[in-house]
Amino acid sequence: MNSKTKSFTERVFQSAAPIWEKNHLHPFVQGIGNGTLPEDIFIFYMKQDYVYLIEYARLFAMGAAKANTLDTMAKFSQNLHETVHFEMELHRQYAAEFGISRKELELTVPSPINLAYTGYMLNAAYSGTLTDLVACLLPCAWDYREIGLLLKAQNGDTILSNRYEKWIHMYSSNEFISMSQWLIELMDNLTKGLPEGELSRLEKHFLTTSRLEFLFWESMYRQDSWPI
Ligand SMILES: Cc1ncc(CN)c(N)n1
Repeated sequence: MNSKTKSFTERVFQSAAPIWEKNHLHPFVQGIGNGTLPEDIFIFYMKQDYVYLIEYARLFAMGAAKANTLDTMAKFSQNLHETVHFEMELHRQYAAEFGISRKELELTVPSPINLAYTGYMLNAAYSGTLTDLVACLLPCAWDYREIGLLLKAQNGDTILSNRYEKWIHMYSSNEFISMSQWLIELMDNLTKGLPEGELSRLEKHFLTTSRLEFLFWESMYRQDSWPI
């Protein structure tokens, strides 16, 4: 397939492949899949991810504000609702199991990488177009879906006795898959016919947030927080 017939998401799926492969093989991700990830690391991640998701949900709210059609506005608002009420409920449930209150979750101080990641997306979304916003948040939704499906396929029935089963179930669920599929299709519609200069700016956003995904796994695994 030449670059003229390739859709934007086919193009970035290829260019981000080496980064995503590193995400999929990361010991944090593999440790969720086979249930060996130490609990203290998972708790650290859960708390950080909760405050990450507050900003991620804000991007959906901004998507609704910048939407060019009523259908797109409605879909962003639905994704905002699902993030706050379903995805974040997963975190609240795990937190309750580990004796962490909802308040404590919400008061988590974002780590340096967490702040760099959400700050990058929010800055691009505030100063750019709807397409910049979607280019930034697409790897978050799409690569988590890839991870959910991969871990499910890799670990078969052993998942049922895995303490992180609910996590894998969430990110391989039909609801999560169709949400990320909607974003993929939206991105292809928004980028149809754009000049190469714009496409490469959008690809840069996609690759940057893919790399930030990697740094997020890495820093959660090390439980990095502010040194001073
Ligand atoms: C860091 C991160 N990236 C993506 C997702 C999937 N919404 C998440 N929960 N956390």
